[in-house]
Amino acid sequence: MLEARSVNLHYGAAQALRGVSMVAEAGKITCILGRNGVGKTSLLRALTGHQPISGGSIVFDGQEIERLRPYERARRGIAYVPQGRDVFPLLTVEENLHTGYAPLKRAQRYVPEEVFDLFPVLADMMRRRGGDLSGGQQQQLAIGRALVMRPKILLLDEPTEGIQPSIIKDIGRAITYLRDTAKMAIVLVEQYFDFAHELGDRFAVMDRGSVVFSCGRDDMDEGALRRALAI
Ligand SMILES: Nc1ncnc2c1ncn2[C@@H]1O[C@H](COP(=O)(O)OP(=O)(O)OP(=O)(O)O)[C@@H](O)[C@H]1O
Repeated sequence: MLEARSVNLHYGAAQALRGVSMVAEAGKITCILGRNGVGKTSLLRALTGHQPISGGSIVFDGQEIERLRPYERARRGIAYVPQGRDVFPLLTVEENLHTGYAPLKRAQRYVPEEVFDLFPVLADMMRRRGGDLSGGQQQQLAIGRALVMRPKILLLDEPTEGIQPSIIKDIGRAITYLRDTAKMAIVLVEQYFDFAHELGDRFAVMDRGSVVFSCGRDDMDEGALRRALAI
């Protein structure tokens, strides 16, 4: 589905990704773990096209897409929920959801019922401004807005950051549903180990711009995974 092959990424002279390879598959949750500043967000931005890569390639459904602009990748089905959510504070919940229409053909420009089934709070708050929602509600809105695009793959950057436990559970349930029922590919960048551990099918640990450890749920050695995270 979506693959990074030996990806390098620079900010000026500083190298943030060094030969990173990873694969995200349909119906699977791929977790990217690691401390602050190791390159997790940079990897997502490389996948979405928000930051150009300086080496390697990105392959989506068999085609190299590293030269495509972010909106072209969105049109192909790559959705991104950034860290900090980037909800438009002065737009209503409904208007925020409608911004997800941008890559869609006219006939598809409606909010799928699934969004409200997963996050009923959004239906109750359609006329509220995004900026008036709690952090957890904003996170649900940001995921809902991404789902409006009918993506094939959803990239989530620390969706649990600063969010209360009951909403973390709702988000976990939504991610599981999208994997199991909608057969979506999910890439989950997470610092909250237990959340990733509960949901993940594959795990990659990053350190200083490289993937230093990876494993699947079936061949997982939890001790080795935790040790890699403690580097
Ligand atoms: N726009 C930028 N310009 C210059 N350097 C940057 C920029 N964004 C990130 N970096 C640097 O690139 C490295 C990787 O950062 P990145 O945000 O990808 O890490 P991260 O693992 O996502 O961290 P966090 O968990 O704090 O979000 C860091 O050293 C960071 O300071």
